[in-house]
Amino acid sequence: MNNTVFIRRSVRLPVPKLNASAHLRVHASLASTVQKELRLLEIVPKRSLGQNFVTSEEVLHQIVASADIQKGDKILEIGPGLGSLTEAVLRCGATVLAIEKDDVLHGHLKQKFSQEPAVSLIHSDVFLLKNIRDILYDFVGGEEGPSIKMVANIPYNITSDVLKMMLPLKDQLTAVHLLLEDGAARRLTEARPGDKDYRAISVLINFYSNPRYLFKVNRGAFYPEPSIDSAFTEFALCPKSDQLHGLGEQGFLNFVGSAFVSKRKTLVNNLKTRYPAALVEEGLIKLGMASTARAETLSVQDFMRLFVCLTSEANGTSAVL
Ligand SMILES: C[S@@+](CC[C@H](N)C(=O)[O-])C[C@H]1O[C@@H](n2cnc3c(N)ncnc32)[C@H](O)[C@@H]1O
Repeated sequence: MNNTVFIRRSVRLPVPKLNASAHLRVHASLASTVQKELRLLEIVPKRSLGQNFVTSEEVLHQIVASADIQKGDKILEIGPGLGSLTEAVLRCGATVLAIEKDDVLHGHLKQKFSQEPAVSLIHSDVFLLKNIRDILYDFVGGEEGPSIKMVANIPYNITSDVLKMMLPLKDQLTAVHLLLEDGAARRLTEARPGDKDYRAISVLINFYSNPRYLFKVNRGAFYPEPSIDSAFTEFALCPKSDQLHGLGEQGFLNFVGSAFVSKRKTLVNNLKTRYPAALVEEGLIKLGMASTARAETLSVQDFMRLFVCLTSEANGTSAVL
């Protein structure tokens, strides 16, 4: 494992190294606690809910250190499970809002944190919370401006949907920190225009945030052990909405979605359902891009400039590029 943890954006500090026996000791103790709690609750971990529980105190320590969780921080956690990460966050002096879908785990958390005023629990599938903005507003006591960090170990299969739901909450969140499947973590944080992994979700991520791959987590740090390693990531929110010159974010994201509809087709062909081909060709040339360009070669800035240009042309207004 890479022994470097990023404590602040530009500063790298070494992860405190545990000696081998200490590492085994803490590892074994959380691992046995997790298995004991699951047995007592008669839970067989559900694959459908991606239930792979962290069994390494060292990993929890690295997570809270690299997410730079401080006393007084407000943390949003999706899928607290048995509450191991929640407890690590609490030990930093932060306040947690945790959303768990599983009935039995929610009951367990309610009991576990019944005397803990710094924990608020919601029993729900996170995607059913259509009023998430109001929930977060209440969580910070009506304070305006971004102040919440999301820190979570989520099921691998909901990664894209979580990012699509959370990154637009830029008025309330400062950063989204996720423990992800290692390959997905690399793709989502490192894909650049021209790479085979550069997709509509890459544009969305880079539109809303500065993504970073922080550190790898061995599959042995979970129970049950998954077949692949994980990695901890950061999506620090720094939205570029102001570069849309007042045009809506959702309209922009729909435009990006259309541009990527068919990987084999050029932008002109993919955007045919929205704009006449000649208009797209002219726009691309005007902005110094090839008229045969494909979506995977455009940066977020290119997409924003093209969207503003085409929308203005289609509306008969002049674009400020
Ligand atoms: C990978 S486990 C992580 C558990 C715990 N945070 C840990 O690190 O040990 C994912 C957790 O997310 C919960 N979960 C899965 N889908 C969810 C959803 N749509 N909304 C809320 N929680 C969900 C699961 O029940 C499980 O507790």
